[in-house]
Amino acid sequence: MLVVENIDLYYGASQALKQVSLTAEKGEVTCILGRNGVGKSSLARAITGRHPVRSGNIVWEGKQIGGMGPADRARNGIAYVPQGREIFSQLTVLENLYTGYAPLKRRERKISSEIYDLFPVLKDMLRRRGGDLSGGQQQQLAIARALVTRPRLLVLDEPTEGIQPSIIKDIHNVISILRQQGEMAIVLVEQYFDFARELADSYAVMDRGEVLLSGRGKDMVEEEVRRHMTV
Ligand SMILES: Nc1ncnc2c1ncn2[C@@H]1O[C@H](COP(=O)(O)OP(=O)(O)OP(=O)(O)O)[C@@H](O)[C@H]1O
Repeated sequence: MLVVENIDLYYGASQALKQVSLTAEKGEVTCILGRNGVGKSSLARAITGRHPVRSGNIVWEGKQIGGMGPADRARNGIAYVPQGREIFSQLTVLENLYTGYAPLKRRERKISSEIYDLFPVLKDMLRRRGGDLSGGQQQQLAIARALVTRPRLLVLDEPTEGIQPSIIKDIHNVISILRQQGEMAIVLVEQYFDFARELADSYAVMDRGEVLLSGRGKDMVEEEVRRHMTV
């Protein structure tokens, strides 16, 4: 289980997260919703260790991880699919997948066939350069690269952004399968309400660096959430 407790995060003098708390359970999808610039990515960066928090606790599987860097968090089973995907455009699809090996011990460095079952399109493209893939294919590659690390916590930052509807559906199916397997906690940052509603076991809506609404997905009231999502 992930427990984020009262975290504050700053960029210089500007405070991006104010006393933010969140929990995420294994076998569940926890959605973080909100408009542009309210702090969703900052929360994802705080959880994965990309940006330090100034105060508060981040506890994963009972261990304080707030002071750990991103590599140590990855070794503790935390994987991140960043906004914008961050695919290495000059590397092939296979080489991009190999970059997921970094936190793994040598004997664990294998790409499980399940990854190709989840993303059959990648199997046909292993020798293509990352930069030659469509945006949707790059997003699938970014998720696959995160799965190579066999994470127990997967943090996805806006995986549907700028992606065509057919691939959004594929990504939705993959997240559903991962949830059903029950071995992973999934934190999903999302601006696309319908996508979040279909997947959310629990949710948190952010506004100006704070969590204003949270609860179980089944109790999510569309109007209340949308009020914080429209400009
Ligand atoms: N590296 C940075 N340096 C300074 N300010 C930043 C930095 N990254 C984000 N911010 C600011 O922090 C606030 C929260 O940004 P954040 O990216 O977390 O929001 P977001 O909800 O994820 O938005 P988006 O959907 O646009 O990514 C914004 O005001 C943003 O301008």
